[in-house]
Amino acid sequence: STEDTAAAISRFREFLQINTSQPSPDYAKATNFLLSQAKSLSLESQTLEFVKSKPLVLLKWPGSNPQLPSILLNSHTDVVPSETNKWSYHPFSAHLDSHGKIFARGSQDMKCVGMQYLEAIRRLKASGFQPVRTVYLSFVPDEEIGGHDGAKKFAESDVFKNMNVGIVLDEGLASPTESYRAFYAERCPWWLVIKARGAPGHGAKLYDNSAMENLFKSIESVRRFRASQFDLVKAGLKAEGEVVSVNMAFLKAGTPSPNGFVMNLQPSEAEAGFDIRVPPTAEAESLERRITEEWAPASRNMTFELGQFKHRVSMLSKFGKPILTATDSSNPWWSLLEEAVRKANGKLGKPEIFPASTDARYFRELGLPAIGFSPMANTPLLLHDHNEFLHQDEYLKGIDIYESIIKSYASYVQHTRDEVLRDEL
Ligand SMILES: CSCC[C@H](NC=O)C(=O)O
Ligand SMILES: [Zn+2]
Ligand SMILES: [Zn+2]
Repeated sequence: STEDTAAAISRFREFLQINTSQPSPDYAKATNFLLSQAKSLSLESQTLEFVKSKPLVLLKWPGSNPQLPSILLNSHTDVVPSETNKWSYHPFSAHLDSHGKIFARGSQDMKCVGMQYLEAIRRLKASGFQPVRTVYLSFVPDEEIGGHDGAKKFAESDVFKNMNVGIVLDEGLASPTESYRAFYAERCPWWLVIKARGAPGHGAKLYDNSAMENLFKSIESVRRFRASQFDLVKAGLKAEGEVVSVNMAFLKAGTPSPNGFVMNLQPSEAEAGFDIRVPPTAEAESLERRITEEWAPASRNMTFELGQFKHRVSMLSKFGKPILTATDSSNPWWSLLEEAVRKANGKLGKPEIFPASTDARYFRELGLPAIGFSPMANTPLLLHDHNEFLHQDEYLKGIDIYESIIKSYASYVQHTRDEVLRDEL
């Protein structure tokens, strides 16, 4: 009814209005809000603090057959910072404009999804639906800063083990077309800092091997590589998640002076940082070689650090295979998702590799299937951007979609092949 949808929109906006922006998210307020939602839905709830002041809210809708592995609907409660003065409306006002757009940090990434799960359950409960498989909802902290104190600790916990999870749904991306996007894997972050050293000298002197000159050679090489990868995407030969992306995140050099920088002194040190994303199937070794030989060669007085390098190793399973969720007949959750979306009058595009990182990687690392999916069609991709918004009609459509998915997943009584294999271990 109209009242129901108006109430759903106002609950969404209330969640958006909680400032859970990194680096100091108001997790206490978000937790209280989520617990009150859980109460109104008669869901079992617990608050887990793997790290103090970083609560994870875990909700449970028990299924009639607790022997069957459960469904986990995951979302993160934190959001990225905003440059408030560059927004048309304050990012935590959740302004609803005359066209029906809701502007807020987190409207796409990903408070929408967390609330849509809850609204879908609200409707399913009202219709008298009973799940066979248990449905869990996790609202986790700190995804935007790596998830180490959130989803990672959760995935490693006994609580998680005892939940006997069989399938995880996590975030995807908005789609500007009428088809939703779904993700079966993600690229691996490498955060690279390269540092050049060289003799200082007079700003008027031309000489070889200055720190700036050495760094510039690297930057030129990085740029050529970046262009080669981007060209593959522009030519339509590769999808965004199938190439290596490289973007410069910072440049640091020069000698500060009261009115800026000293201009006639060539600095002895210069640094640049790059956000690199590596597809799960890419040749990590050849990229590593490129870094040591072309981007930060010792012969040019350069050094480098890969802050997130450990991730690379963990993106491979124990058997050295890339971590992917199957999209073929071996994974019934995929076809169930496709069918459920179709039943709710949605369209689903071809499965993709997520270009950035999500908490789904911690669940995939356990060998669990995890699908990245945020039902936002006809919506520009605005996560981490100014004026992030979601149209209320798309938000409401997404609730229909989850209603259909949760119904289908929670009613799936067969054991999947993975579940049988796990039982035999
Ligand atoms: C690599 S940990 C940071 C995770 C972050 N996730 C979403 O934007 C990202 O930068 O992809
Ligand atoms: Zn996110
Ligand atoms: Zn994000």
